[in-house]
Parts: sequence; C-alpha cells; structure tokens
Amino acid sequence: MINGTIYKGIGGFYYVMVDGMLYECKARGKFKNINMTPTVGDFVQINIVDEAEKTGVIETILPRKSILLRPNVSNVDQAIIVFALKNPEPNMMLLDKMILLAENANLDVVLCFNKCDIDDEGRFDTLRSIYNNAGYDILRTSPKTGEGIVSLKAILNNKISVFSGPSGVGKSSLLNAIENGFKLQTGDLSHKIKRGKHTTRHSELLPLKSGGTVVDTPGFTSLSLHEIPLDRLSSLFPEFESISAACQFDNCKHLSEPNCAVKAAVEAGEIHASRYEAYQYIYHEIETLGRKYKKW
Ligand SMILES: Nc1nc2c(ncn2[C@@H]2O[C@H](COP(=O)(O)OP(=O)(O)OP(=O)(O)O)[C@@H](O)[C@H]2O)c(=O)[nH]1
Ligand SMILES: [Zn+2]
Repeated sequence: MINGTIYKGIGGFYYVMVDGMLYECKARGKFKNINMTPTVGDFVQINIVDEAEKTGVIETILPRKSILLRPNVSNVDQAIIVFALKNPEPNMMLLDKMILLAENANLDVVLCFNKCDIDDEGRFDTLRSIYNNAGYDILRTSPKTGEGIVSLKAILNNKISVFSGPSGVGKSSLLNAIENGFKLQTGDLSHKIKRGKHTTRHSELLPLKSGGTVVDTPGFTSLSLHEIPLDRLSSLFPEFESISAACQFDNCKHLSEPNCAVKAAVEAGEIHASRYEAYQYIYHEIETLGRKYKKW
C-alpha cells in the first residue's frame, strides 16, 4: 500500500495525490459499514489497480488531525485569516470571531493584514501590538506592491491551509500573487442549483507550485459561534490561558468574579482591552445563542 492525500471527490470517485500524481480511486465498501466517508484532506493508504491508468482503491483512512465542517475538509493545518487595513476597514469583532472559530477547530492561526500599500492611518501597528501580544503570527502584505508575498509563500509551504476573511479583503489577489491564475471559489457557489438538480459543490485541495496546499473555498464564512462550548471560550484566547491560572476560582469566567487575574491583566495593560471586550461580548452572544438553540 502507498500513502496519499484525497484532493477531491466526485460522484463516488476520490482523487488521491501520491508524490505529485493523482490516482482515481474507489473506496472499499467497509467504510460505509463503519459509517466513515472519505473526505477531502484525508490521509489514506491505497492499493494501485492499474499504474498506467492511474487507478486505485482506498484501503485505509488514517486518523484525522482536524476536521472542518464548512468546507468539509480534514487535516487542515492552518487558517490564513485575511483582513484589509483599509477598503474595507477591519471589523475587530469579526476578526476575533474568525480567530475563535479557527482556534476551536484546532487550526494554527496566521493573521494576514493586507492592502498595506493604502494603510495611511497606521492601522497595522495597532493591530500588530494587539495580536502579537496574543501570540499570533502576523503578516503585512500587498499583492499590489508585492510586500509580504515571499513570507506568505514560506508560511504556506508544506501545509494544508484554508483562507478566511470578509469579502473584498484580497484573498484571491494574494493567492494570485503567489500563483498566476489562482482563484478562490466564492462560498455561494456551493448552494447553486444546476440543471434542476441539487448539486453540492465539494471543496478541493489545490497544490501550489511554490509548495503547500490550499483549500479552494474560503473557511468560516458563516460564523457559527454556537458550536463553541462556553466553558471552552476563555481557553481559545491564548493570552488569557496562562494568566487565568492565578484567578481565585478554578472555574473563573473572568466576568464578575472577585480576584480575577485576567481582569487585573486587562487593567494593567497586559491583555489588550479590545480582546477582553471581544471576549465579554462573544461570551454573552454564545450564552444567548445557547438559550435559543435549547428552545428548538
Ligand atoms: N490597494 C490594494 N488593493 C488590493 C490589494 N489586494 C487586493 N486589492 C483589491 O481589492 C479588491 C478585492 O480583492 P479580491 O482579491 O477579489 O478579494 P477577496 O477577498 O478574494 O474577495 P471575495 O472574492 O469577495 O471574497 C480588488 O479590487 C483588488 O484589486 C492590495 O494589496 N492593495
Ligand atoms: Zn478570572
């Protein structure tokens, strides 16, 4: 058996990449019996049926290191969260929510602040200070001037990445700067109805010539915060994690409890106020969503 990765699935066939070559594979019936569906991104073991025709059979699906639901892709390593420094103006709450969803899906997070060529208000420095303090990798990019493209390439190399970020921030332009002709599919496409039939568009993995693999659809386009358990929320803010050990209560929510080390760190400027405000806001939002979902 040889190891490969499923790059796409169409009508019961799976296209498995092995050393730069795609094999068209069927999956063994046993997967159905154990209720397992091969998924794009899965690391699999295949037996080759015909080397000349490049066909094979998937025999084993290896344990998944992460599972994204929208788009449905396994083993994504990192989310490249792209926000423009201007046009459109960065919405910090949206940024914190996208970071949280990526954290909740166990992805590494890279923040890519784009359109730095038009950052005439110096927003990058403010954002860098907030998110460096939170421990995130940060890029300053512009497909227009080429700034940061080499660094972005290096970050994508050897990894499976999903791009996220609001419309118009330059996700496609960034990928195009790395590889001419590369275009991210827009999220709506998966809901289009073709020829009277419901055709769900499955995501694909696309290999970059410069190294690395990118999911062809943006991630976290719908912000499904109710998936995040409330008791996990503060652990998804990396800069709260170590400090919260010093809170008086083990189960401190860092809201109105006495002797809360997180709140003290906010007052001392060690945790950025905007991150704590996002935490408070999102906490209450998930709480309200939770009540609504229970009623259904
Ligand atoms: N000034 C400037 N404009 C940019 C830059 N990057 C992208 N743009 C422009 O921003 C607009 C949106 O870029 P896209 O790459 O389509 O953005 P997107 O994030 O893929 O957008 P969606 O497909 O809607 O999700 C285009 O008009 C780009 O030319 C940049 O670095 N500087
Ligand atoms: Zn606390």
